[in-house]
This record gives sequence, C-alpha cells and structure tokens, in this order.
Amino acid sequence: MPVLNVQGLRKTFGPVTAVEEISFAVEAGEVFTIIGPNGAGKTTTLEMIEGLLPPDAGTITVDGLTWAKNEEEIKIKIGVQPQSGAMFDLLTVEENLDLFASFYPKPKAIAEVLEMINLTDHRAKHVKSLSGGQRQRLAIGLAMISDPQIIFLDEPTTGLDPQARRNIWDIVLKLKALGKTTILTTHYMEEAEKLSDRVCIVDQGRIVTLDTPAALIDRLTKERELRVSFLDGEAAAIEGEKVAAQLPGVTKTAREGAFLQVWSVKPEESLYGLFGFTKERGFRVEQVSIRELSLEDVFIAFTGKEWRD
Ligand SMILES: Nc1ncnc2c1ncn2[C@@H]1O[C@H](COP(=O)(O)OP(=O)(O)OP(=O)(O)O)[C@@H](O)[C@H]1O
Repeated sequence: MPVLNVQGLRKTFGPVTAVEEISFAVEAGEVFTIIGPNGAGKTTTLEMIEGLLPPDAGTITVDGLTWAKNEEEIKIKIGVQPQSGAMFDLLTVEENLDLFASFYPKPKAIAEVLEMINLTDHRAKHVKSLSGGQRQRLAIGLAMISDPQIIFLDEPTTGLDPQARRNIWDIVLKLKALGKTTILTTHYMEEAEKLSDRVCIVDQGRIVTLDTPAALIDRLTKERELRVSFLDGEAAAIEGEKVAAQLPGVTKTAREGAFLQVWSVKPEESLYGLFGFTKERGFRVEQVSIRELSLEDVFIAFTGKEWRD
C-alpha cells in the first residue's frame, strides 16, 4: 500500500485554477519530487496534502488514513518544514527544538535531531544569528522532531549557496537511509536529479510526466551530443564535420571554429568513426565529450518552457 495516495486533486481560488487534476501515489522510503515553473500549483498541492487547505475535489490518504476521519493520527505521521517566520528568533536552536518537541507525544531525541541536521555545535546559538543554510537545516529538524513517516520539504534550498544546498541534500539522504519518505519541491534540476527516486513535472495544475529521473531522460530520446575540439584548428574541424555528417546514426552537426558538435543516436559508433578519421589524417584532438541529457532537457521537452532557477 502506498504511504501517500493523492487522487484527482483540484483547487480553485476565485477565477484562478491553481490545481486542475493531480494524482500520484508514493511508496514508503521514496524521495518524491515535484518540479514545475512558478505558479504551477506545487505549493497548493502540498498544502492540500498537509491538511492546511481543503481541496475542492479529490482524495488524499496518508498511510490509509484521511484528514476527515483521522486528523490527529495524520498529524503525527507527517512532518512539515515550518516557514522561516514560524521559528522563534530569540530562542536558541535547542530551545526551538525543545518547544516543537513538546507538541508531540513521542518526539525524537533532541541530540539525535541536532546530529542529523549538523547543528550540534550551534545548539546554543540564537536563531536570529544563524546563516540562511543553518536556518533551513533547523526548519528540517523541526519537521522531523515528531519522528514522522513522511516529511514535506517545500523548496528547502531556494536562495542557498551551493555548499549550503549540498548540506541539505545530505539530510535528505540521511532521512532516506532511515526509511523515511520525503516529498520535495525544488527549483533546482540538479537537486531533483540527484535526490529523487521519482520526479513529477507539474505545469498549469496538471502532472505532465512522472517517472524516475533516468527513465524520464531515457524516454525523451536516445540521442546524445558529442563535442570534439581540434588542436589543428578550423580546417580540421571543417573536414571532421563533413566526415561526421556521413557517419551512421548522426542526425545533425554544427561547428564553431575548431569546435565540432555532432548529434547521434549511436554516439559510441559515431565517436569511433570520428577517431578513425582523425587517426587517418593525423589530426590531434584537444577535448572529446558526450553530453548526457539532464532533467532540464526533459523539463523543456515536456513543458515547452525554458528552465530558470
Ligand atoms: N491563496 C491564494 N489565493 C489566490 N490565488 C492563489 C492562492 N494561492 C495560490 N494561488 C494561485 O494559484 C496558482 C498556483 O500557485 P502555487 O503557489 O501553488 O504555485 P507553485 O507551483 O508553488 O509556484 P512557486 O514555484 O512560485 O512557489 C498561482 O497562479 C497562484 O497565484
């Protein structure tokens, strides 16, 4: 049985349809990520699942329970990262955790949470003096204080520098190692790709696609882009382009100076063909790479929109 089952969710605000039709099921232990452009309906979806916003239509079950019948039980099973404003700035990290722990019958040990979020050394610091990344880690700590089965993280890394983002990724991976289920939204493709078991792309209140990151990338196309730069300059690249265009599997070529791009559905074979040519002609190659598709390419293909952070 899925730990979270969402079927036919819909929510309108006056004339605005924030969520048109959203259905998915999440298995225990998964990191499930919702990505989509601004206004796609991600936060509205999460808020309905978290019991903060009543849906206009659709059903939500958490471990088989519903908000209508089992509100108190669901509240123990889920952990929601509080908005920054919900933390007490004048209390220390530890005092905030203590306070939130007092709301639950069987909270997790504070020392354990501090270790998980890597704030043991900062436990006595006031929240107002924490860095952005430390605040976000505390917010995740507050979400896990009830030792919930499912943790909701709505854009936990937005606005953080790359190192601070990686620190948050470490926490998500630790939660996964503990068997917890994480529902994540993010604006960063790299993050979705690294952390998620499955990703759903939401646009205009609907799921446009849902699968593992690898399957999404694979489903999109088998074509890969080869990049070759020639040490012998433009003349070598011009010849290289002519040869590449005739190779089996090659669908397109482009060249700028000594830099050649070749798109191929048989990338390895095309590369051997190109190396055969450079060897025969005695041309030296400066750099060769095969560009893998990223989730960003998938996003653009499915939504027709450019990705922006
Ligand atoms: N309380 C509200 N009243 C009116 N409109 C709302 C309300 N909440 C959300 N909306 C609208 O619903 C749509 C979906 O918003 P939502 O916040 O769910 O999107 P999102 O995918 O989370 O976007 P972002 O990435 O910008 O956070 C938007 O058009 C938004 O303006």
